[in-house]
Amino acid sequence: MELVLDKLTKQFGRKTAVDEMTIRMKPGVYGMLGANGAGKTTLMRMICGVLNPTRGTVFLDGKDVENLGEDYRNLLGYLPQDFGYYPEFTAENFMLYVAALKGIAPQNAKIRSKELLELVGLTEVSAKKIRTYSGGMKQRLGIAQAVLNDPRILVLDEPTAGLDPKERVHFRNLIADFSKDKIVILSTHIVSDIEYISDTVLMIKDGKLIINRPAEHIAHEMDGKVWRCVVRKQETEAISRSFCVANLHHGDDDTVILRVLNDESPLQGAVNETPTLEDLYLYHFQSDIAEYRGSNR
Ligand SMILES: Nc1ncnc2c1ncn2[C@@H]1O[C@H](COP(=O)(O)OP(=O)(O)OP(=O)(O)O)[C@@H](O)[C@H]1O
Repeated sequence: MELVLDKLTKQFGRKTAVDEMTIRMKPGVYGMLGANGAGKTTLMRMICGVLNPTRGTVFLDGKDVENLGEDYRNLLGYLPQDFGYYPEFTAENFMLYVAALKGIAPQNAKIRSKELLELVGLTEVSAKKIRTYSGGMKQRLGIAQAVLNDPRILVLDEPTAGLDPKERVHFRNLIADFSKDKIVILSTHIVSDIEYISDTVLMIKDGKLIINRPAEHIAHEMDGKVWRCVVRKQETEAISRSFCVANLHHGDDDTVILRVLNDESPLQGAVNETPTLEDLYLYHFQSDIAEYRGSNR
């Protein structure tokens, strides 16, 4: 199975939300990272056929998915960012309702719903109304409904939002179990989720794909650009203004230890450190982060 996004573009008036994105996807987990407004949701909605591209095409095994219609939709599972739960439904009823929408026969729907509620750890509360659920429980229900039809292509828009660390680990394991022979595309703001779950990391900035690399190679992009600098406390502010500082902690006495991201050595005595995906993210999105910090002051 191969899913190809070919120069996929979406314009909203004069705003180009997704700009000529070309990606070839084989079974595996694709983790999408990008700042707010980068274009992740727009891209996912086009992949799922919820939004028509302005230009470009989605191909599944060489066929335009627009022509595949229902056959394509039957292969898809989608968890939108603003997933509409019905607060007065129980999880059981909600799953059966979604199953009916997906055209799953009632007998199969019952068995499958039960299995999935068990898998996401909601069996005990499955007869309770969704309005009594925590954010994390709703999110797990969202994931369960997305896989009801055993999709070959699963698209999850910020599936880990609202999950606590324990639930996050549970979710990662779920995805690992589920992703065999399937294409899973997920977006998140949580870099460590991408690091643990993804086979391939996609970074999106201002509607453009800036990175598309196997996860195991991704941090090497930053080789030689991550520096450990030990400075005096009073120098910290000036350095933070001139360089991208990924982390800072206080050392002994009057010293501060900085993790600086820069192409060349930022200071005399700076020593290279092993890069992480978070370093790469900060490096590419430093202007967005500076803007965000500025607007929150
Ligand atoms: N229906 C729309 N009409 C006009 N502009 C839109 C519409 N949907 C999205 N946009 C704009 O397109 C850009 C990309 O938005 P999108 O929601 O795809 O980003 P995102 O990466 O998913 O962000 P977030 O992480 O905040 O969800 C943004 O500038 C957004 O304001």
